[in-house]
Amino acid sequence: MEGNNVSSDHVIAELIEMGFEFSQVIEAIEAVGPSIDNAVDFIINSSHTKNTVPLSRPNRSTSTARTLGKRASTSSCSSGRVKQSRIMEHFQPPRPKRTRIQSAPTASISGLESVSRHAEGEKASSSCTDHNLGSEMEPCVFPVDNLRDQEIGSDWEQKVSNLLHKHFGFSSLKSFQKEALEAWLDNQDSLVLAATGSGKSLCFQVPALLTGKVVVVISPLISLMHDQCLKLAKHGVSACFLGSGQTDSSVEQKAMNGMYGVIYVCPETILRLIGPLQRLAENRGIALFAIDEAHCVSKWGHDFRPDYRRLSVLRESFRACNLKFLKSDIPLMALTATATIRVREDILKSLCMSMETKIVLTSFFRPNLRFSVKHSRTSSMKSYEKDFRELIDSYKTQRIVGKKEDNTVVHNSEDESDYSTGSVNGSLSDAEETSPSDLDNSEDNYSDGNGVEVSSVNRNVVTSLKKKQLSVEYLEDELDVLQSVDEFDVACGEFHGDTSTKNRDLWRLSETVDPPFKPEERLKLLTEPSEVGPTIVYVPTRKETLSLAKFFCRFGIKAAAYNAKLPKAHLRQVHKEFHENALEVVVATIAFGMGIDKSNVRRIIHYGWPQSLEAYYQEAGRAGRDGKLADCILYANLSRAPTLLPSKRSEEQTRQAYKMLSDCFRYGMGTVTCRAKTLVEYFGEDFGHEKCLLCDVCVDGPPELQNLKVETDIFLRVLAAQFEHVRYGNGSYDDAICRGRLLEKPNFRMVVSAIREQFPKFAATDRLWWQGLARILEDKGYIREGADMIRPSIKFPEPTDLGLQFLQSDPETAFYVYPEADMLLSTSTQKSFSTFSEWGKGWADPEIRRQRLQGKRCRKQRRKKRPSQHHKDFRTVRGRLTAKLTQQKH
Ligand SMILES: Nc1ncnc2c1ncn2[C@@H]1O[C@H](COP(=O)(O)OP(=O)(O)OP(=O)(O)O)[C@@H](O)[C@H]1O
Ligand SMILES: [Mg+2]
Repeated sequence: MEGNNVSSDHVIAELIEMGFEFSQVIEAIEAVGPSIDNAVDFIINSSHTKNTVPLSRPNRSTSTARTLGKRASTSSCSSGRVKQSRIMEHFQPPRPKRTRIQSAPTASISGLESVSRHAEGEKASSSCTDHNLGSEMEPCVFPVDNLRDQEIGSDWEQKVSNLLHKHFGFSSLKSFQKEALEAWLDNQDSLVLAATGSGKSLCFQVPALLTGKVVVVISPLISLMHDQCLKLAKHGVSACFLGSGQTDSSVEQKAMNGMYGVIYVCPETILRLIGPLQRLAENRGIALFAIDEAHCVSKWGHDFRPDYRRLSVLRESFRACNLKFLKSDIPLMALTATATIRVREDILKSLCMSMETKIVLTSFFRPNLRFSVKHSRTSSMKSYEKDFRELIDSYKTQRIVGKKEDNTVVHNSEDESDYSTGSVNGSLSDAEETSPSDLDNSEDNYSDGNGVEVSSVNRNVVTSLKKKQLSVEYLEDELDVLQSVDEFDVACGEFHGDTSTKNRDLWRLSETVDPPFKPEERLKLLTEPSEVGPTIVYVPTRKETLSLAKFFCRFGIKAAAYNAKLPKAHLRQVHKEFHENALEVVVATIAFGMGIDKSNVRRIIHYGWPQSLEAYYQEAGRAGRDGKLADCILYANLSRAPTLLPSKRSEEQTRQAYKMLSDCFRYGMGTVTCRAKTLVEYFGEDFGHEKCLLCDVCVDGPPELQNLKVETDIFLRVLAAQFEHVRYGNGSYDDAICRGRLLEKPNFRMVVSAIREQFPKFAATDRLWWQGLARILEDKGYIREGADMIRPSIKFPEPTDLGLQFLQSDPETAFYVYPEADMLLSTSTQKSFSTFSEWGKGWADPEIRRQRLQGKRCRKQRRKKRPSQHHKDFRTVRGRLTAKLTQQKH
């Protein structure tokens, strides 16, 4: 009981320190218990709270929230080009006063500070008085005529700087943030493309702090909105989220009445709130519409949602020509970390953004990320063991170190007769660790009571959930939000890796951005001691989240599974524990982590193919937000080319989706080009360097060049012959079909089978090896894919004219190429005949028959030996029986 009081006192102190009022805090703790997060959430969303938000400083004098109206504007709406006035022109006096010179409040409006503003049409005046507020903040008026001179002036920056310092503890804006804010101050639309974790949120949070108007943020996930609201509340900024996840029905009303500075809302909800938002714009004022994770807007975006495309309604509904009280259109700010040129263009078009939209483009390059590709046959326990040995060992070592440190504490405390300290890290002691072979026998799966099999991935998590009934389900059904979330965590990416050069000028890096590549700093990163830290493992299926998390738990790693089908309470708990570093590894589908702001994630592992390089970069980008070295590892499964999962795509989208998968595959197969370079250039940015110096290709160097003249010659010759075979006269294969000669179009397997038959030397060469060669030849233009879609593996190779010319070349001329990863792997693990089943010869071939029979004989002999093993094994029933029988015999 006393302990409880102590923890309540601690929570109360923390909350008051955050700036909440004592009475609010007490009310919240009575309602939700001594949990900071729950109490904050209760306060900001509870209908019981009157003032709804914390004061940004406990002792600040409060001022009553006031509405800041706008008056009729004469701005006209030109078709096509949107006239965009500067944001200062939005600044209006508080209604209903209609004085000639007005100053706006500078003290908090629901915890927000405002800069002063001018009445519409008012001419220059330097008079600066604050009639309304007894605020400690200095009021300030920007005279309209001088605005242009002042807009990038130190005064504006100083104000932002003060706000940053006060609310977030930052010393200054990053250059891209400044650029985005300058655009907003100029009342321009902006498209902000900045790397994951670079601080995009601040670009739309500052306008709310600076103006006292509302910023409406369109965000794709409830969990993301919730995270951001909590964070803002902790920084003394009032925010709320609306949508199906909001359990308090009064929040929407309060938001529309202007009681929150930042409103997060999903696209589906905002579409029904246009009317109330227009009234909000008229009363308190809306400073900005921010569309976060804007790649979701594009039909080529990797998590495209159709309702995003209806967001153009924001432009239409908040145009100055449609709303008389607006002087100019409310600016739009679209933000994303991963958008190819095609996606960017689609965003601009779909949102009807202005022709003068400011593009704030920072480098996609993340200097502290170390990319690498490993090769694996995923999904079996055997590969888990092999692939994750290093990871498990690193956690184990950490625990031993932790244990030693703890022991030191114990010894010290023993001296001081204090035995209460010295707990040992780790959920299972070494003695409790189980070998992977035990896994098969485990019966840890259980139902959570809702008929959902939770598995034992994290017994602690689920047990604690059972104890603690969580009242608010922040991570409620994203299902309501997403059109078909069933597919969300398995859906295929749908973006287009278009690196076309058209409009390159538009997509030049912002000049103010510092070049991120500093070789000496990068090399220094490598010398720093590496931390074990939290890990996210992305797997392609829900099932595998469970099996892999369970595998980690067996080794004493604090791991949990995360996929959209698990109970929401579990998901929420995983989020929470991961953020609090109570979990070491989260094994998740792509449903986990969008916009997750956890600074110390040290490793992002993709165990299986991602759906696109864009999705990969977005997910990998969740590592190392603290700027320290972090690893992004892709386990490429060579034997299983990525495939498309069912989805409602148009034919064109399917085509593009295959193209994206194919790009992914090539990234995994690549052995020559620096990984960071491949990724950055994929987004249309000129990397400008040959090496990132950290990735596996840069560190290991490319493989040896190989002269594949003979192999290429054979491949093209066989292909050409097969192609000739199906030709009809001079016509193409398609002509042949038209003329009624239904011949089988040569496919890749047929070509490889023919090579094996005709060239015994290559009888045992792996099909994957030939696939690798085929991709190289395709890149060189010697063959092309005959199917109507590009796929990761070439299905219907066709020789090109260039390929046929190659056949005429001098046999003595070498043909040097860098082998791809699958080719290297195939040659390093030469298979015997007996393992080949797909090339049709099977038992008919004497050599295969001989090998298989030999294999069979060996297996038989091994089996014969087994009884003697059982004889020795007294742990098994069979062993004991055999022993008994043998004894009797003797
Ligand atoms: N000017 C700044 N100075 C120092 N730190 C900053 C600054 N701006 C933002 N940050 C920090 O950067 C981190 C990442 O911010 P944020 O979540 O906005 O990133 P993001 O760009 O939205 O990432 P994502 O693409 O993953 O959504 C936060 O912890 C934030 O506190
Ligand atoms: Mg973000």
